[in-house]
Amino acid sequence: MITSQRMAVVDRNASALGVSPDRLMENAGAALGREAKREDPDDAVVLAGTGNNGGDALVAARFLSNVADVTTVLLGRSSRIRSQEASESWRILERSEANLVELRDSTALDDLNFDVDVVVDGMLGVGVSGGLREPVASAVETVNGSDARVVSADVPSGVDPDVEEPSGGYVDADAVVTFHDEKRVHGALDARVVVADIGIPDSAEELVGQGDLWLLQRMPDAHKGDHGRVLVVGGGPYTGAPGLTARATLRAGADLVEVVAPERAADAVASYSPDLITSALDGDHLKPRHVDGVAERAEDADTVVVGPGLGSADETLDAVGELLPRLDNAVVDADALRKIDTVDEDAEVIATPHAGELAHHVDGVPDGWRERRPVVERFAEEKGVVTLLKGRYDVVSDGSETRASRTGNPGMTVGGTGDVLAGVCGALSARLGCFDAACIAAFANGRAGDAVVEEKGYGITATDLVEALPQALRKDEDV
Ligand SMILES: NC(=O)C1=CN([C@@H]2O[C@H](COP(=O)(O)OP(=O)(O)OC[C@H]3O[C@@H](n4cnc5c(N)ncnc54)[C@H](O)[C@@H]3O)[C@@H](O)[C@H]2O)[C@@H](O)CC1
Ligand SMILES: [K+]
Repeated sequence: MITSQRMAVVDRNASALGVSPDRLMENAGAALGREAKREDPDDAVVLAGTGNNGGDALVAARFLSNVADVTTVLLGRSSRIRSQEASESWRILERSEANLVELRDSTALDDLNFDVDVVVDGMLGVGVSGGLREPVASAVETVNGSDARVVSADVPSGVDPDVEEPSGGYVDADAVVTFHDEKRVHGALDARVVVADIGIPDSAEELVGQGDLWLLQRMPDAHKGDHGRVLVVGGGPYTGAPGLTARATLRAGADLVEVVAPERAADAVASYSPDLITSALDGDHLKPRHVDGVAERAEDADTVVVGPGLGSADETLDAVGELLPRLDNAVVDADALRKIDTVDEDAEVIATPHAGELAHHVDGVPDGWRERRPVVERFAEEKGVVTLLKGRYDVVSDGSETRASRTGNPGMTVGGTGDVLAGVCGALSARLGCFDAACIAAFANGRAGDAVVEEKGYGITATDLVEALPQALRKDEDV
């Protein structure tokens, strides 16, 4: 089962792999045509909306015309057809001298003959929004009043694909040909549901791609603070790490970032990045007596990144063990991962281990990403945290779903790239669910690294990576 939002992502990932929308539409329409032909109809009406659901129906009309008398009805003017591929299907029918009707208003429905063997319903698909408008509303009633066998494309027109029970006016279909995967509503329908494989490669689902970046673009412009307040708790033996994480967080779109670090690290952060808000803890490493103060600052943050540069002094790990259970939203990185067992079971957490860090918690981490998937999935499920295992292909799991990201290159083994990734996870998890945030962070971090290597060769630094993030988080125009 797939949500319409996820379907839109997978679709765009397929397009980025080179599987163009018109290939998908041709496959969808062919499958729809096959189902429509199943009971050897003599005559048919094909109803097409001006969206891509209508595009599928227009392809089906071409297939169906080879066996039956077909009238193809467009619900609107052909100049209003929204996509190029659907328009082209209309023009093919025109050139082929098919029987075509452009329905301008609902009264014209009365002139049509619905006393046919089959009606193909391609009026509305997953792009439906709000209550039915004319002429679709009347067309739905007309279809429901006819004795024809009704075959719907993707979902019966009018039905919201993401609900458990349909409501309002919708086509009472006898069969539904749905594309790629079942939608949530299908379980409640009194119809034969056929899932048609339309040639979307598995990789479009298994691998994070450009389509996933579309989720970020959907966020409407908002007020300062709406795009995320992030607290970074790090520094100690390593003074540069928390600053890198914090700058990555800003470059990945967070509005406000604060760093809490021991004195020396806080000074280093402040001198490199005067634009960051920095709070110094007394002493040279995080200690249990700092925890109350840090937890208080965490209350103002959407998420807290814990770990970069903290080190593994006993006192520091004790402090982390006291801090983590007090956080509702966190990214747990580096040495803080040793205390991952202490996170609250209801908290939203991303853990970002590399293979060595994960190996502290599981019996062996295999090499290949496919072999790693069940290991990461099990760990994520047991600990109740979204887990991002860094590697040549990063593997991300929430315990039930698992994806991989193949961006990135060998130049990224340089120090600090993990600190950057933790920052991106922090920024994105303030805006999206942890699983999508971790997937997109892995993809964008690697993509930033690829862009830097493309431009400068392998002498990559973590700072270069930070600067390349804004571009890497942007979707290409044509996907
Ligand atoms: N996502 C994919 O990979 C593929 C999608 N395909 C088809 O594309 C469909 C989605 O296409 P679209 O996004 O163009 O959306 P739709 O074709 O579902 O409908 C969008 C249009 O319908 C109209 N509309 C929306 N709500 C309405 C309402 N309440 N009353 C009257 N008119 C309304 C609007 O004009 C809107 O532009 C899928 O359901 C599927 O059938 C297929 O072509 C195969 C590939
Ligand atoms: K439909």
